[in-house]
Amino acid sequence: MSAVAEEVDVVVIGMGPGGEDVAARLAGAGLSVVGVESRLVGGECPYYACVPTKMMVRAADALGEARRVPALAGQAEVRADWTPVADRIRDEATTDWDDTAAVQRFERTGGRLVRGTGRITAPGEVTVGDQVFRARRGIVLNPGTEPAVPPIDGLAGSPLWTNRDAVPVREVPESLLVLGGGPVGLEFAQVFARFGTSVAVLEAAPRLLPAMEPEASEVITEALLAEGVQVRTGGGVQHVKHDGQFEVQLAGGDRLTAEHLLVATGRRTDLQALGVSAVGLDDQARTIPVDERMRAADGVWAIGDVTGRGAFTHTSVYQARIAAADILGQDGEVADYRAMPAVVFTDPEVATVGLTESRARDAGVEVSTGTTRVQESARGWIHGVGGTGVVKLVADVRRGVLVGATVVAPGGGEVLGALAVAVHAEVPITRLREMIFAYPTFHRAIETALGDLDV
Ligand SMILES: Cc1cc2nc3c(=O)[nH]c(=O)nc-3n(C[C@H](O)[C@H](O)[C@H](O)COP(=O)(O)OP(=O)(O)OC[C@H]3O[C@@H](n4cnc5c(N)ncnc54)[C@H](O)[C@@H]3O)c2cc1C
Ligand SMILES: NC(=O)c1ccc[n+]([C@@H]2O[C@H](COP(=O)([O-])OP(=O)(O)OC[C@H]3O[C@@H](n4cnc5c(N)ncnc54)[C@H](O)[C@@H]3O)[C@@H](O)[C@H]2O)c1
Repeated sequence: MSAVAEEVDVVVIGMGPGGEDVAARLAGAGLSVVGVESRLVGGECPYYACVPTKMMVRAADALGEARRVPALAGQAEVRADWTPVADRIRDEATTDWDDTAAVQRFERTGGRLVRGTGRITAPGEVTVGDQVFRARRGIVLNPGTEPAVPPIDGLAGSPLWTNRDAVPVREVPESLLVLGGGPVGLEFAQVFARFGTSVAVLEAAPRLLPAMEPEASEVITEALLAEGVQVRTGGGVQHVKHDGQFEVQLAGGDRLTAEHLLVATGRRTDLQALGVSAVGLDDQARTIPVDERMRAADGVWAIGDVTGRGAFTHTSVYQARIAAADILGQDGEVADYRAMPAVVFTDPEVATVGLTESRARDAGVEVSTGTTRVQESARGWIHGVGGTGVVKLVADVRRGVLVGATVVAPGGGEVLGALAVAVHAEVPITRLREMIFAYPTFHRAIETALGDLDV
């Protein structure tokens, strides 16, 4: 016998950063909202991703800076200890992986949390275990992603780590193989290396951070090599064996061994489990396409990683704001991803906004690029050790505006702010060149890069 459906205004499946935000906005506006969460309210970001990894980065950066003391200021004895990092992650970031505070925050808005796995079982209908909800106004999908494990011989079934295993560790491994040289792989690689782990990064593509500018890959590769991280690019891994420790065989025949292996090769979704075919969506797809108001189907909105518009917390929360306004019938803003920012929190940070040179060319833009080396700027030179990097600007020559930028520098994510404004607001390059850039800041390198543009 099927359960009697309970009527509500909105059901949000998945309470990641965006799900939590949209559910709270709608409940706060007086709608009856059910948020469905199978794991922890808040999603990946606060418990296994952004927040704890940036606490790791903060600690690793302190070690990195202390090790630069001999080049700048005398002697410093550094004895790395993971205990304060592990304690901070357990006690401050994740409250021991307990979401009580997040649940209470949501319930204070008037929303109701239902624990379990939600599935669309008919248009406007969500089933969670033996509970059935009819959503009068709509369903919002924020299921996020799971770590993807590539089909490498011997990998499945081995005691591999994903980010969910690497974040809660109480001790750093002696040695670590990192499969994947994207943002997840590089942040963990540098953190653990700075705490004494012998790390090798294995990237299938010809360079690290292959989706970013080649100049950024060069700088970050040099920085990692200088800290003793092994970097193997191109070719990939053919075989993995675990016999007390991991052994991988690379395409060229080399074998590497380590105590642990971290898989950081991207993310996957399971749209079939979400039941999206019940509303006419392709359940074999990797993402849910959405329009500029996050509408995915009649009465269905999707937000976050699952939309494929940039797997970042800021994307998810941005989309949540737009979806909430649309559900509330407000004539609000529409999504505009031209100035999507992203920061890889390595040292130096790799920060990007908008299009890379190759993406801009592929999009038919008449491109001019302007590049400058951070170590050649006054501030980079003053900074000395640790002051290497690059600023690269991508201009649309016909329109006379920036369509993309990359900053690799100490605090590169902060320097990026000015360029994100320039891309977002389409500030004319002639106007940017008239700016006064404070001396001697890292952001002053932007002025040199602007001068290098052929616009
Ligand atoms: C190691 C790491 C570091 C990162 N660092 C950063 C960073 O510094 N900055 C940044 O912006 N981004 C970072 N990211 C990306 C960021 O974590 C995600 O983009 C962010 O969590 C937003 O994801 P989301 O809103 O799509 O959902 P998620 O955070 O993935 O949450 C989705 C939620 O939905 C739940 N769920 C899924 N299916 C169902 C279902 N059927 N029923 C009920 N519940 C369901 C899940 O349990 C989960 O809690 C990082 C990612 C990783 C892996
Ligand atoms: N600071 C941040 O904002 C931040 C930090 C971490 C993650 N994230 C986001 O989370 C998502 C996941 O990050 P990610 O780094 O796992 O994924 P990713 O897709 O960005 O990078 C994965 C890397 O693994 C490589 N790869 C794939 N298969 C491989 C194989 N078999 N062997 C070796 N290398 C292989 C890819 O070429 C790629 O370089 C991304 O969208 C990222 O933007 C953001």
